[in-house]
Amino acid sequence: MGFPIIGETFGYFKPHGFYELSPILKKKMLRYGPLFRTNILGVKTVVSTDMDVNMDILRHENKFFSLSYPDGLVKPLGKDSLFFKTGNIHKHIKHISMRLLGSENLKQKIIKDMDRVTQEHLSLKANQERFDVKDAVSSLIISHLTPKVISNLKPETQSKLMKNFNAFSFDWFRASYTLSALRGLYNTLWACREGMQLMKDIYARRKTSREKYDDFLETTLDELEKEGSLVNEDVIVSLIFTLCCITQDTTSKATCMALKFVSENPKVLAELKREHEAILASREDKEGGVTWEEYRHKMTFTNMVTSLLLSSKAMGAGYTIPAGWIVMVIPSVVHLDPEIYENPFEFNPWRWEGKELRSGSKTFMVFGAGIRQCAGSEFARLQISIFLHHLVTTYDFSLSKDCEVVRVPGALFPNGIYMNISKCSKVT
Ligand code: HEM
Repeated sequence: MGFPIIGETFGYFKPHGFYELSPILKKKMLRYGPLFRTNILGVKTVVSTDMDVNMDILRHENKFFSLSYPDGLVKPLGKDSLFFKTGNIHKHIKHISMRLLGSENLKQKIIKDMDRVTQEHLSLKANQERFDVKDAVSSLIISHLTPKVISNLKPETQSKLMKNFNAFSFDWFRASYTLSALRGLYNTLWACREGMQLMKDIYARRKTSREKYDDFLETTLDELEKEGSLVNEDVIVSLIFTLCCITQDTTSKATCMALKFVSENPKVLAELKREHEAILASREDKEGGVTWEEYRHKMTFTNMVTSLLLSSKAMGAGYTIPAGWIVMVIPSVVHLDPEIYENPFEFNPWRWEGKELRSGSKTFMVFGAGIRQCAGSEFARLQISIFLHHLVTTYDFSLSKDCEVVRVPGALFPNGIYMNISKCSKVT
């Protein structure tokens, strides 16, 4: 159980190489097997790295286990966030979220502007100094998503809100031992406070005006006004803010990972180019961008690339025996188990050939599982695929030499991921 009070907290948050399992987990698993006891952040904890136990826990949330997240996560997002809701309310909020992030809305309302804005942002970066990929992808997501969420904002209100969405990051939580993490925490708390207040004002104004708009805010207002609605105004305001913030944070980080791995693997890059150039060659409307059909039916290899084993998520579930203990589920260990995945630390998109990757299973929990399955996985895949499409068909690119990834235990880029791009000679 480690030292009194702090237990083994530092061991779990100690940065370690991307291509290895956390040393403390490795040591514990060797000694005790896939289930063991510890003390993290002063909380008595049972850690589960066992795939069957993990799946069972995730499937039985609300029945045998109740979900909890560390306080550090609750604070910025607030108690009204969907992450902290359970039962029917959680189900209802998730359903509302899918009206923004589900396939139908992505296909009908999001993909076109996502494609256009991605092209515009890449074009602005061409021949400039090197740029931070995470910042660039975050801004382009916020630029095309914000008007879909709230369509009638004055330019100054919109840019203030976008600044708050952009400032949010989970990184501080992943690196809770450094000074820069404290700065990150301050920025995130500030962004949440200011952004949530701004959202409340926007919401109140829309409600009193009762003008109709074709956006997600309108969808949520309709939900709120339905008879017997399970959600209130605070939940809706928090939902909109949470979704916009985590969309930019998670997708931009996943794009960085994809670029790092692709640029280090010439065979993968060549295959990606081949797939995307074939899409361009067969596109009837040469001026049009990526279509939903292309994304779903002609990007088989790209889909395998975006199914990186990048999740190092840990989740907590309150367990009644022994009283007061929590069970921490760590699904990523399964992804790195050589008995399940051959050479698990090797970036090998071909390992997914012919596999179904859209729903989770006990050996594939990149996007979670059970009722907590990720709401934004399709959005993230679509955005990364569109980014890769334009990058590999239009630009030559190179990443800075010092692009490093560590696990703390989630993935973190200590020096950022910086890139240079220039138009390929054949398209200039
Ligand atoms: C590559 C990027 C992403 C990864 C690896 C990822 C991973 C995950 C995982 C593992 C979970 C389960 C968490 C748990 O059970 O506690 C989850 C849940 C969730 N994700 Fe993602 N996610 C990604 C992108 C996104 C995006 C773009 C959104 C958009 C808003 C999003 C929204 C959510 C939401 C709302 C939940 C909570 C679902 C619930 O509580 O029912 N995610 N994600």
